[in-house]
Amino acid sequence: MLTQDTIVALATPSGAGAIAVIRVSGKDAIGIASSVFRSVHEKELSEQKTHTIHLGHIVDETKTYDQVLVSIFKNPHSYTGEDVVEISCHGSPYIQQQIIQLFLRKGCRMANAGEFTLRAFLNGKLDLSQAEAVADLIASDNEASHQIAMQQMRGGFSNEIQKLREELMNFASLIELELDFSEEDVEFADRTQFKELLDRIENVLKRLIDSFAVGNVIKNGIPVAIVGEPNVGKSTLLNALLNEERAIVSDIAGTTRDTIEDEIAIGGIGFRFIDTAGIRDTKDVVESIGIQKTFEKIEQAQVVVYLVDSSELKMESPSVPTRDIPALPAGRSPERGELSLILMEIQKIKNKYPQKPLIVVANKVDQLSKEKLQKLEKNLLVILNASEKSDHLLLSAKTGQGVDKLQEHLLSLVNTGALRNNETIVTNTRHYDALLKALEEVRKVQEGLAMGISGDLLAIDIRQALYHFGEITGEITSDDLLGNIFANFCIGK
Ligand SMILES: Nc1nc2c(c(=O)[nH]1)N(C=O)[C@@H](CNc1ccc(C(=O)N[C@@H](CCC(=O)O)C(=O)O)cc1)CN2
Ligand SMILES: Nc1nc2c(ncn2[C@@H]2O[C@H](COP(=O)(O)OP(=O)(O)OP(=O)(O)O)[C@@H](O)[C@H]2O)c(=O)[nH]1
Ligand SMILES: [Mg+2]
Repeated sequence: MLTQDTIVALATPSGAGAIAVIRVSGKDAIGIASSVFRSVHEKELSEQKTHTIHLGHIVDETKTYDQVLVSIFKNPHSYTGEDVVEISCHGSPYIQQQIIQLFLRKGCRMANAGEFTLRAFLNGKLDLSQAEAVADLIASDNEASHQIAMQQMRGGFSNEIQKLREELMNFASLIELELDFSEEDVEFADRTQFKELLDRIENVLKRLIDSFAVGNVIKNGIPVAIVGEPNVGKSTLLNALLNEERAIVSDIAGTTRDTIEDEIAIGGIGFRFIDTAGIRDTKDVVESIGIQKTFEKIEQAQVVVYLVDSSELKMESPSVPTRDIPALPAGRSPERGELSLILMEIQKIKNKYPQKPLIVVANKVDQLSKEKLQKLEKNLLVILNASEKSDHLLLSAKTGQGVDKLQEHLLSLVNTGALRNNETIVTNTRHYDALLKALEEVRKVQEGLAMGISGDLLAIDIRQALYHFGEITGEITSDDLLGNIFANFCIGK
């Protein structure tokens, strides 16, 4: 399907650069380009072969705009499947805009977000999941997300779905054929083979669905909440992890009022660190809103780093029984830095999120003497004994000592097994939803088969499952869906 309009857009980022690329696609792309291009060798653009590059100038009746290189792609041999011309001009925003406006005057229209890739999809150059991967690829900022997007763009995921879809389609046809012979009670579809196929499909779907947990985390970065009392050094730790003065640090307790988040890759995996407002009882309204938000962030986080100020830690009570919170003398509430208070806070988090990995980190160890450091190690073991799920580390956010250990530890928590095995990982919510629905339908077919229901009913559920497979690759789409997907692309893609 070739669309009527010829579209133009800047393919490179806006702003100044060494070179900028303007992309034109559609049936008049070459004709329009040739009307404003003067080749240094007086070549006629429309007579040039596909995939060739030509040096010349962009001109109109009044002036010369720039010296450029023009690349020609002839349909169907282009990214969009249409005639495509790319103009590589000098990267001044003024030149870029002048040339784009010239093409608009000559009859092009400004491309919508994602319209080049939409056309590639409509012309069968990419399926829908591959087109979506193009957007993921552009957004990828670490090795893991890049690898997944690349695999999906090459068609790894679609191929897997496509194969299952075809096999299922064959059975659907056979069963539907039986319906035509219903008088004669024939069986074209071998029920044992069919059951085997359904079991296989069920397993693949389950694996893909399970992979979404990993995929989602890799795509968006693993959220790690940094929490603890005020002034223990949470913001300093955030800055140390990001290697950037991202958050304000001060010796005033209650400096961070709102949460601050930023992402960085560790060992090829994206982590999103969330610096939070220090937890304490406060009458300050703004601060307490911040603290409330801290608890929301703990909820959303996959890992919690609980930071303790070891220079303030009161270590008089090391003989705490393994699992219990130490009892306080009657009538006295615990003070800041007191082990029992810290244990209580940690226990609260653990009770609320028993599954969430919690790392207790003792900060400011640069301020401790050797003896105090040893005492601290012992006390931390007490803290840790409160649960098997947590771990502990000693570090100094200020000097950076031990921060690498924390990074290594975070990395060790991530299940990257699937990544290493080169398995298909689902990262897209739309695909995930379709897979869940497909699995539901496949299970209905399995049940129906087990109960020996009639072929016509079986066929309905099979068609339903096929429908959801088709949603992923784009055999089944709606304008709304396409609009939604491509609106999230950038212009020029
Ligand atoms: N300059 C430029 N760089 C780019 C792109 C582009 O459109 N232009 N791409 C856009 O995102 C990516 C590359 N993707 C592309 C995919 C297919 C074709 C293409 O011409 N395909 C033809 C011919 C293949 C062949 O030579 O055999 C075809 O499919 O028939 C071009 C670019 C990244 N780099
Ligand atoms: N000596 C030493 N000082 C540190 C270390 N980490 C942080 N500090 C200091 O501790 C003070 C508090 O640090 P912040 O990072 O602002 O603490 P915070 O936990 O974010 O505090 P709130 O935002 O108020 O909850 C600052 O004066 C830091 O310079 C460390 O490892 N060693
Ligand atoms: Mg802070």
